[in-house]
Amino acid sequence: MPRLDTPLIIALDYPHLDQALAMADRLDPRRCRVKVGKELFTRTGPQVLEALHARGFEVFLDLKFHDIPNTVAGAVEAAADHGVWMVNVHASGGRRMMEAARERLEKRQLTTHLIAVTVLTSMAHEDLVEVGVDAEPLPQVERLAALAQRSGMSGVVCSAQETAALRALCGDTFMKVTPGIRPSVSNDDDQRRTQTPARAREAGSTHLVIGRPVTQASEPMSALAAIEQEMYL
Ligand SMILES: O=C(O)c1cc(=O)[nH]c(=O)n1[C@@H]1O[C@H](COP(=O)(O)O)[C@@H](O)[C@H]1O
Repeated sequence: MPRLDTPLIIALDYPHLDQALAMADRLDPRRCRVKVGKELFTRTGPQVLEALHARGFEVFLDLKFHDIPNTVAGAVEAAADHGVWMVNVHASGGRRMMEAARERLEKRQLTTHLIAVTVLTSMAHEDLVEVGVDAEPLPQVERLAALAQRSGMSGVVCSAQETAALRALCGDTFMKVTPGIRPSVSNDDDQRRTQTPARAREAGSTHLVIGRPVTQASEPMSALAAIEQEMYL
């Protein structure tokens, strides 16, 4: 499979395999990657990965592992053994957890990208306070991104509102995978820290995760094309 230069990752957030594959069949694997998350994977297991790989898609397996180091290392290894392009953990699981996961991939020479979630894009200051973090999202994202980089992660998941700051802190090649993308015509749904595709790219997001604005559109590829236009205008 040739390396894709598209930054777009479409989130296949569905409860059933047939729904996810019906959407995948409306997308072009040369113009986007796809993301499989907790609901779909818990329902279908690895068969969804096989079906998407057979259709030519590179897959981000978004299970956001967060557990003791040995458990997470094993889970990340299992994900990589399925041949996924990218897998993620929660940076708040700590340095030893992230290092254990990275070392396990290195030991097996598995090339799956390993990234860490900083602060979920659904969270604002008041949500952080409720879980005992008395900080604005940005400094907490910066703290966790710096820790993720020191722990050998290839990049982080953050809001595109924080991308520019992380570019200064962690450099250009450190991946900045940004969900919460909302084209200028969409609503925010349950997201709190959103950004438009154009501003995310300008700020230096390396990858844009987009779910509902594409998957709930009557013509998903037209919605994707509009996002491409918005990004490159
Ligand atoms: O890791 C993720 O992908 C993720 C992290 C985050 O902080 N926020 C976030 O929305 N996501 C995922 O990105 C997707 C966003 O979907 P939409 O809000 O429909 O565009 C969902 O599949 C979320 O699970």
